Amino acid sequence: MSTTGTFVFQQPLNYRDGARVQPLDGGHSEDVYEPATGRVISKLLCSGEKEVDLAVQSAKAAFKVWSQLSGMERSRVLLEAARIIREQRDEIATLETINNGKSIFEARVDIDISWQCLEYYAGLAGSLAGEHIQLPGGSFGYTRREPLGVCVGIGAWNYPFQIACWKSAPALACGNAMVFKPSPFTPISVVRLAEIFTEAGVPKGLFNVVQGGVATGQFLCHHPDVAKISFTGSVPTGVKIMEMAAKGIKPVTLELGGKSPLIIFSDSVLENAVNGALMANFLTQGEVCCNGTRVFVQREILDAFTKEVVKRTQKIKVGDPLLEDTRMGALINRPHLDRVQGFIKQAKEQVGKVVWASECGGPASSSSSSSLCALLLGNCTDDMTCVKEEIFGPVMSILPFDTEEEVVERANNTKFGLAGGVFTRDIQKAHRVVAALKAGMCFINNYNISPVELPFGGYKSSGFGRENGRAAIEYYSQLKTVCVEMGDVESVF
Ligand SMILES: NC(=O)C1=CN([C@@H]2O[C@H](COP(=O)(O)OP(=O)(O)OC[C@H]3O[C@@H](n4cnc5c(N)ncnc54)[C@H](O)[C@@H]3O)[C@@H](O)[C@H]2O)C=CC1
Repeated sequence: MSTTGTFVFQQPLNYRDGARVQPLDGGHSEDVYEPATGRVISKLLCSGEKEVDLAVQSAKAAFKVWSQLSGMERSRVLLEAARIIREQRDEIATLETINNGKSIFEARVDIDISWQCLEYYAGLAGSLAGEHIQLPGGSFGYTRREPLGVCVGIGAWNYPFQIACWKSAPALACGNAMVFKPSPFTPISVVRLAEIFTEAGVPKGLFNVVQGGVATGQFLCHHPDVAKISFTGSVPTGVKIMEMAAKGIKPVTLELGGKSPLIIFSDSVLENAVNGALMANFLTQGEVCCNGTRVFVQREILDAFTKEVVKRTQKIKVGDPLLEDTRMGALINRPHLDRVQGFIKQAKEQVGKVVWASECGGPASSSSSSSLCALLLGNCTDDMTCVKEEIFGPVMSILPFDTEEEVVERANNTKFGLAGGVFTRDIQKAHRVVAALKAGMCFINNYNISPVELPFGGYKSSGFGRENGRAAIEYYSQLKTVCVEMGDVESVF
């Protein structure tokens, strides 16, 4: 391994009123691991109800100041935060790699997408506006786009810094404050984001971080002064978040799991289709919600595609995520590795003729690492567990198909609806197929690129609400209608 053992993580990990703080009522403490080595890199003190309340009150006070600024004033601060992130890109990416296990190459891309997200919403902040509507007799109405108040962000462990930016950038651009709770597995980089916001000039308390797990998340969701919850994570937790939000009539954005289809027609440019399938499956060791893990390949090119994808997968460099040429690092932790390997074992049992392209299952670098080589499952059928359930690991299932009609029906036969992709040279077919896919984020002739200008979010059990793009503004603001009478009041009484 390279030199991660020397990296010092600053404590404490909560952030409130513009500074790192110890939680007032820190309950139990949890170890935070470096997935690639199994080394304990930090201790996490889980915040209790009092600390959550302090963070919300601090955000409430900052909201009063921030929400009164003009969009242009907010824009300048967000642009400065984007600039600092860009300047500290490598350092933040290193934190992310050590705490998450993804390759440094990918972590740098995540950080780039993060500052781009801040720049994008800084650009929109100055033009957030309502409309003017003419009414009879010279009367008129107008709408004001107003912030919601204190928004809560609850993040997953696969994109810790990027998720925090995808939530905070539109929230802050609209004039809200945010209290963010990262996953207890990846608490480190979000605190850096909080420091950067302060350095950029947001009022103290505008972006606070509370650390903890389920209980801390529940205190946040139940807090009466919280106006909105934006959640990224699993479907079962999404259900619980919605239940808690329902009690307080709080709007929610849910970015949940997926089991997305990638459809490769026989007229595709084979090299592009293979590249697309790799992009759709192996980023962040396969721990990506929108991955196209059900790869439907038209039978005419099944052999050629499989041969090429096998060749390319075998060349993926798995190992120490801090090395420049590594492309797949370690899964988040041992229990998750065990879960992924459980799916693989079951797949082997369910179908005797599964084609295994590469298999080095188990630790790639040290006994405490959770690295796993990429796996390809050929000749899969729709009823296999590995084809139905989200594995969240580097496992691609290849499913042969014959006709367009058949593949669209099979692609949609899932409770999820986060993403989908199609590779073909036939422009009409491409648009016809994506129009028929029941998924929120569709790709034609590419997969898993994340331009911040495009809205992202799911259909069906993959959630609702949108992140990124102009659409996210709708989810972090509310519309006030003002009706103005220019004449006398005609009473019916
Ligand atoms: N849609 C996506 O982007 C992601 C989906 N997932 C899916 O979720 C699975 C498990 O990943 P986890 O991070 O363990 O997901 P999770 O849903 O258990 O946790 C996500 C976040 O919610 C918090 N949380 C958990 N229970 C809560 C509750 N009752 N109230 C409030 N907050 C709560 C967690 O502390 C964490 O910050 C993955 O295997 C994958 O299938 C995971 C990460 C991202």
